[in-house]
Order: sequence, then C-alpha cells, then structure tokens
Amino acid sequence: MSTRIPLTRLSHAADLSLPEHATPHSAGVDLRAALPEDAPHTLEPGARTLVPTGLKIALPAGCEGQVRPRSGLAVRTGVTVLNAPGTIDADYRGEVKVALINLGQEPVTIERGMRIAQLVVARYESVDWNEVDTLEPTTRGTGGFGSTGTS
Ligand SMILES: O=c1ccn([C@H]2C[C@H](O)[C@@H](COP(=O)(O)OP(=O)(O)OP(=O)(O)O)O2)c(=O)[nH]1
Ligand SMILES: [Mg+2]
Repeated sequence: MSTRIPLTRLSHAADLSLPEHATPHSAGVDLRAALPEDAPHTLEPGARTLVPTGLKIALPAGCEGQVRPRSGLAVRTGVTVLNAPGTIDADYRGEVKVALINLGQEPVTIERGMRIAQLVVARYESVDWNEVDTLEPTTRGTGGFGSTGTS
C-alpha cells in the first residue's frame, strides 16, 4: 500500500541512493545531502545552511511533503531542520532542499550522502472560508494554553 511518486534526479545526485523507508512502517524516507564529495559543509554552532538533495518530485494533488528532522542526528549533534516541518507543495517542481541549523555546541560537518532529514508525505485539506456571525459552542470554549491543568 504505497503511492508512486514521479521523481527526477539531478546530476549531482545521480550516484546517491533514492530515499527509502528504512523499515516497512517508517513514516518517512531519509533525504541525503547532495553536496559535492570534495566540498563538505561545516556548520558552526548557531549557523544555518540550505542543503541540496538533488531530487525533484511531483506529489499528487492533495498531498504535501513534510521535511522533518532525524532524531538521531538532532540528539547526537544538535543539527535539526530550521523550518521544521518544511513544506513541499504538490505543485513545486524545483529541487527539494533542506534548511539545517546547528543548535549544538560543536561544529558539525555535513558530507555528501549523509542522511540529513526525512520526508513524510501527508494528505492535507484545501480550505475556503465560510464567514459566520457565531461559532458552534464547545466544552473547551475559549480555554487554551494550559487551561486544562498541568498534571
Ligand atoms: O524545507 C523546504 C521548504 C520548502 N521547499 C520548497 C518546496 C516548497 O513548495 C517551496 C516553497 O516553500 P514555502 O511555501 O515553505 O516557502 P515560502 O517562503 O512561502 O516561499 P514561496 O513564496 O515560494 O511559497 O520551497 C523546500 O525545498 N524545502
Ligand atoms: Mg509559501
């Protein structure tokens, strides 16, 4: 039960393996850095960068791609996705890129082929607005931001 998604690989990703589900029920597929072999990128603490994946995809209408951090990389190094979750629109035909930031205290080197993030494809609802005078009441009402207590 999977969705076939058209993909093209740019020349700088030609020898990189395609993103795959690491286990049968992994939600995401890992995205690899398509940086030049001889030009790894060192992220100093607090620095951010946009990393190419060398991939272009055509998601079906009604789907989006979510670019999410990898927990292992985040916990080990402090490198995470700056705009998490990044949004890949179904009508985007450019290269998928990953905005990374180093929230750790040590420099981290991003090398070609490194798995830097994961892409989750999800369905979304298109919306249009129905402006009304009053909204249907609910038990929660206007309570939020901790209104139900902390334990
Ligand atoms: O992590 C990301 C986020 C976005 N994109 C690409 C695909 C997406 O469809 C497009 C626009 O993203 P978004 O809407 O988040 O950016 P924006 O700043 O609102 O740009 P735009 O005005 O082009 O929508 O950029 C990526 O490759 N990686
Ligand atoms: Mg936008």
